[in-house]
Amino acid sequence: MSEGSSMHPIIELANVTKVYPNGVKGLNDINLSVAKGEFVVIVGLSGAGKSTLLRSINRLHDITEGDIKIDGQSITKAKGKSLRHIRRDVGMIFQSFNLVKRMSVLKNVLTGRVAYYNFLKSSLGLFSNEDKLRAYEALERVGLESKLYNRADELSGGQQQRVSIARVLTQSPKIILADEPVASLDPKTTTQVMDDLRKINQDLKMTVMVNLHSVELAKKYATRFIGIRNGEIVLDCPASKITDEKIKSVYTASKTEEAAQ
Ligand SMILES: Nc1ncnc2c1ncn2[C@@H]1O[C@H](COP(=O)(O)OP(=O)(O)OP(=O)(O)O)[C@@H](O)[C@H]1O
Repeated sequence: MSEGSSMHPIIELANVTKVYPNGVKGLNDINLSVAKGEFVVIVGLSGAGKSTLLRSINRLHDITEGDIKIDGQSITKAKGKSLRHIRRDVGMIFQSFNLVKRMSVLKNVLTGRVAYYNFLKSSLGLFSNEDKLRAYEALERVGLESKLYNRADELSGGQQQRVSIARVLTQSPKIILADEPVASLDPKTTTQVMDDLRKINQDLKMTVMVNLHSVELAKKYATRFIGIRNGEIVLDCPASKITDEKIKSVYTASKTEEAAQ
């Protein structure tokens, strides 16, 4: 890390608006700074804009207005090689795991390194021994090193999600974005996956931003709460100051909003 990099936020959104081609406003003038090492949980009703926010941060979605900076560099304006380099710093975990089902666990985890290779080497699977070791260590971290050569679809849903965490670790990002990572998991596996994310956040100092539907889980893991309603931030509160009332307010329309509906 360069000396100056702790001076700026790891994620910074300035006046970000996202309008989908059909005219729906996913995000409306969002301003947000996230410091390195935070564990941010985003809460809000279905359709509030939580996924849109995460997908805008790693530029899976292009935003309509504003600017998003990752560790001081604009991902909004970046092109070509510099865009690829910024994207390496942002790992993503999806609700549906997004593993290649027929491929081994090891190969799936190694795909986390693809952004560090040229097209030919990565398509031929020519990963270095160092990267294979990195992949093994990532699997160890989530307790799945014994499944190295299993096909991904031989694993349970919770194990598959932990493989996807190992894949993201192998990418060595500065930030992990997780879009409803436990929505399809049972309570025990949910705890394992969330504990893995917390350990990564605390031990490896990776910044985590996660969308959760469960308020209970949010209260257990967040160091900061962001509440979204109708594409706007309506709550931004550190875990030390959060109350049930504040969380409830995210899910309740204000009188003015009700009047406008
Ligand atoms: N590809 C798209 N095209 C048009 N509108 C979209 C698209 N994706 C999302 N939206 C709309 O943008 C708004 C925000 O959606 P988003 O998926 O970000 O919400 P969310 O809070 O993540 O919801 P959920 O909790 O159900 O996943 C919603 O009104 C949704 O219908």
